[in-house]
Amino acid sequence: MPTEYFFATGAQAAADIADRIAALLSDAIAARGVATIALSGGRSPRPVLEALAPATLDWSKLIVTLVDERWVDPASADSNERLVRDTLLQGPAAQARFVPMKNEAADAYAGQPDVEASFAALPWPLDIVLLGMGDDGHTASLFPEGKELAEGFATDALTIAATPPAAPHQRLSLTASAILKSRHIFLQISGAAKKAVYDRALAGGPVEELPIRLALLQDDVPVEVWIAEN
Ligand SMILES: O=C1O[C@H](COP(=O)(O)O)[C@@H](O)[C@H](O)[C@H]1O
Repeated sequence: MPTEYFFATGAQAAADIADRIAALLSDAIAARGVATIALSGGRSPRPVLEALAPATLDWSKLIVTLVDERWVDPASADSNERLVRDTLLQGPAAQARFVPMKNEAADAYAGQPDVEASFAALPWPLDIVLLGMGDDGHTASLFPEGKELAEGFATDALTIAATPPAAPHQRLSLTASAILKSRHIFLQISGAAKKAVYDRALAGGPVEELPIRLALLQDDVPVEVWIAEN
């Protein structure tokens, strides 16, 4: 069962997540000389990343990467890389090494082998994977009814190229296997609609129906969930 933390607002939850991330990364650097975190995109992580950027950390020992990416130019407003660069990798935090999920290939499928190689070179397990969850129960870019969903759960690869059934842009995503190779999984939930999906996921059922279940219905990796009312 996940450990749950409840907050009235997303801002309060974000500040608490940022504190928890900073403490764990600091411990990881002290223990192993390097720390690794994979960040989700979308709307939810922005306040977390803004709260984390001023943390006192040896940022030069930190490797930052993504849970998933839209196959768009890194200058695009839809780019998760841009989100991380604009919010987290500022000031002293810019010393962190950023490992992108987008390259110059024509599409996500052509780009995936090089992304896989750069992810294989990371120090595994990652210290923290910060997940988000869509209203449809998707996490990373593992979408219900996505044509690559079964592969995303079955493969031993760390990354997969995918085309969402409804959302825009081809994606690059961590696979279920990669997410479950982490030391800690964190999840952000805000608002009543997502809370209802979260509760349904937690109650049990097929992982293909609500892919967030891959993190919630397992006991190998500790999962912490920040739940904000709005
Ligand atoms: O497309 C995506 O959506 C999910 C959820 O995003 P949010 O905007 O509802 O917070 C996100 O976790 C994922 O990284 C992103 O690419």
